[in-house]
Amino acid sequence: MNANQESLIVAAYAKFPVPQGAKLSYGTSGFRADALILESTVFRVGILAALRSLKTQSVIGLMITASHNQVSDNGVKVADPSGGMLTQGWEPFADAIANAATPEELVKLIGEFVKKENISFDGPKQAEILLGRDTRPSGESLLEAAKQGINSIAGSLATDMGLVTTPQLHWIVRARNKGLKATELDYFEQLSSSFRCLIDLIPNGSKSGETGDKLIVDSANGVGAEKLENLKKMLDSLVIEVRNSGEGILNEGVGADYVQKEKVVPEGFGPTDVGIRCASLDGDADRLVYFYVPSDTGNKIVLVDGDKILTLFAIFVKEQLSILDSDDSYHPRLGVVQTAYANGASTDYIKQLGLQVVFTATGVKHLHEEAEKYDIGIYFEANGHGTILFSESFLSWLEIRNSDLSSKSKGSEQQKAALRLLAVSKLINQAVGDALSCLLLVEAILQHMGWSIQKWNELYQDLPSRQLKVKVADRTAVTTANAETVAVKPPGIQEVINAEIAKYPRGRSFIRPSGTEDVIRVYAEASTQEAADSLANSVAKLVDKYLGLGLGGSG
Ligand SMILES: CC(=O)N[C@H]1[C@@H](OP(=O)(O)O)O[C@H](CO)[C@@H](O)[C@@H]1O
Ligand SMILES: [Mg+2]
Repeated sequence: MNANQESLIVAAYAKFPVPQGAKLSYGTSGFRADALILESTVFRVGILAALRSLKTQSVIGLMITASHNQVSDNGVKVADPSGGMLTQGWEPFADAIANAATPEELVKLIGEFVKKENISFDGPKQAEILLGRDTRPSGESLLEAAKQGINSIAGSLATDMGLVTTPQLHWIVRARNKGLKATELDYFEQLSSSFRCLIDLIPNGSKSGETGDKLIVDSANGVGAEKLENLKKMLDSLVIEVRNSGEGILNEGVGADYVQKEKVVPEGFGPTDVGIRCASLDGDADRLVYFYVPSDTGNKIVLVDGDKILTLFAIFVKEQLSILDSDDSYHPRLGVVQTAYANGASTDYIKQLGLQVVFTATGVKHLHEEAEKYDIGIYFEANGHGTILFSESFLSWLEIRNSDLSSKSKGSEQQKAALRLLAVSKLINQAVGDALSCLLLVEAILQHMGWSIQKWNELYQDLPSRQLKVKVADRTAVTTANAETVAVKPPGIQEVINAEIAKYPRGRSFIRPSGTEDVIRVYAEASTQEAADSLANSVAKLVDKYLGLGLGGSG
């Protein structure tokens, strides 16, 4: 790094000193905090994004969002050249620069990192960063901070994509780096045309009318509302009514996280919606859950969560693969990836379909990595974030198979199955979980099957579950193994948890430190709601006994 470059960073630093007393870390999905303390962090992430772009000689994305958090929070995360999450190897550097307390320290950290990573400032390509943000009012000033960070690396280009959903930005970054069409309009066109293709391929005589005419979407008062309105205009075989499109407060009593955790109707929904197919997006439209209102008394809903979306996708993909089943030697590997929060009934059901299920730690960066190991890898968190990944080699095989079939047996069932899978691979976001693209795939599959939301929900019955949070003195005192299902530390805690679990038929429970909040999360499942509640409470008490604020230490 030359002196000129150093002084550019030092000059920009003066506008963004790190706030006193704040300790920031690149958590489960980037930095998140009260927007008031984030400018300096976003400025530094701008620098990081520019360095990442120089290192990879590719276009990088920088998204300003705090997803489902309250409106006064904000956050920032980086999209890698593939469109996926920032490589985990760079997270420690992100933490270090976010907390650098003087310009000298910042310059020193950057200098060391540039050397270690062998980043050249005069490679053939200059840094190029695409910036996106959600609808939070703090987004504009944070965008400015990001630009200043990017511009403090000489020669960098920052392009403002305006208001976008998180998955749109990831999609655009991926498309740019693959040399594909990469505007927002291209995104809408690809989604709507592949959706149309799936609808056109619905078998004659399917009872698609039984799906129900209308879908009502709760947009969390977030960025998804406007985007869905735009997409809607390009779809003719789907009636969508968009609610919560900004008239209320972002994520307050609305949105996918609220609906999944509270299991009650979001604002703007009620007795007149009984039985109708409904869905909720989160604040940046990367999560999707479905639900319906079962009766006109009370505010309870029947939740159709990420696990059930996963199951629906798995059934459809498996069906197409078996229609396509060939006598040749290529047998695509289809795998499912879940976390410990997946409802046990969903895992049993998917295994019973004959599919392989693997578990990873919480956070899509872990699930995505595992799903990439298959020809077709389907991953979902119970909270509704997930997608289907298709390997390049499988897609090449599928293209060849399709042209083969189209010359030998055009219009055959086998060729239709090949075309459906190709359409799914274009509809579903290959970079990251995407509520809008998942929504269109759910809608296409329901029409294909002729299923109502009620019928879909009946695939299996969720085991009753309960999630709790416990405040502790130090959440890092808990460490886990086996995809977070076993607590290794503090010593002895897993044994007492096991003893509790043994008291409940179909009991299952685990604890883990949250990566986004300062709490220990407790999850419990059992054969009745009372039993799940009681198991969760007992385990929460054990956590408190071992690590609680009063006692501290490892008990
Ligand atoms: C139980 C749960 O829902 N955990 C969420 C939550 O992570 P925690 O590390 O549990 O705080 O936020 C993550 C980011 O949005 C999401 O990926 C994850 O699924
Ligand atoms: Mg989100």
